[in-house]
Amino acid sequence: MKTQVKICGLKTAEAAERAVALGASHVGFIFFPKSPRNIEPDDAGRIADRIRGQAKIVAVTVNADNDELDEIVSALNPDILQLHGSEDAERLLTVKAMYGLPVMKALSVREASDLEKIDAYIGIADRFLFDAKPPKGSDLPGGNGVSFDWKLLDALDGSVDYMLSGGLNADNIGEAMAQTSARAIDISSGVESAPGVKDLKLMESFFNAVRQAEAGMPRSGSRT
Ligand SMILES: O=C(O)c1ccccc1N[C@@H]1O[C@H](COP(=O)(O)O)[C@@H](O)[C@H]1O
Repeated sequence: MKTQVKICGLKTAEAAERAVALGASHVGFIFFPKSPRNIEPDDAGRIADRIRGQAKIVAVTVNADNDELDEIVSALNPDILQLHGSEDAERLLTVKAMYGLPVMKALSVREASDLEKIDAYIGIADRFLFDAKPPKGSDLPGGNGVSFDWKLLDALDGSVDYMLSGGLNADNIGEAMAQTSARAIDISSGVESAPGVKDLKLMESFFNAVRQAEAGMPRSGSRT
């Protein structure tokens, strides 16, 4: 089965359409004002309408309150909500009840104990996204282009459904896929020519590297 690929932080229709043409299964829009990838909900909705049904639309939020979520959900009509802040399991339950949408909980990983945090969300989060911990001083909880030790994921029960994220690019994705059993991957800054500017050639190189890695790697199993 093909690896699911999420291209995150899209800001133009051209980049979104290219991502889908290259085979993206998910496209993500960032709603976090401090990010160079931040986009207004109405603008994201207009871009999403160009590719709706061809890839899952993911709204990435960080500790968003109900009013912010209402605005995003109503303008974007996402397929999935990615909660990339410090939202606890109770907040996930509330958000799921409010919108009836699947929720992907992002957790940042640096050491083995960070993965124990999934326990609180098992049976509540529809999927996890494992990202690296932000470097000291970063304003961003994600999108920092930093990787973590993928071997830490060996400790996970095989039933844990996750997207691998953090510092992926065309040069390291083969190794990331070889070292993990990730069936879904997420990339943002690794396909940018400058913060927030997606580069169509880098996107193409990334997909080529993914497909090359898949060709050498028989994969099986279910996915969300
Ligand atoms: O990308 C951002 O600016 C961002 C802001 C706030 C929350 C999450 C964000 N990005 C997420 O982090 C991953 C990893 O990014 P990268 O590949 O290391 O640059 C990205 O795909 C988003 O899901």
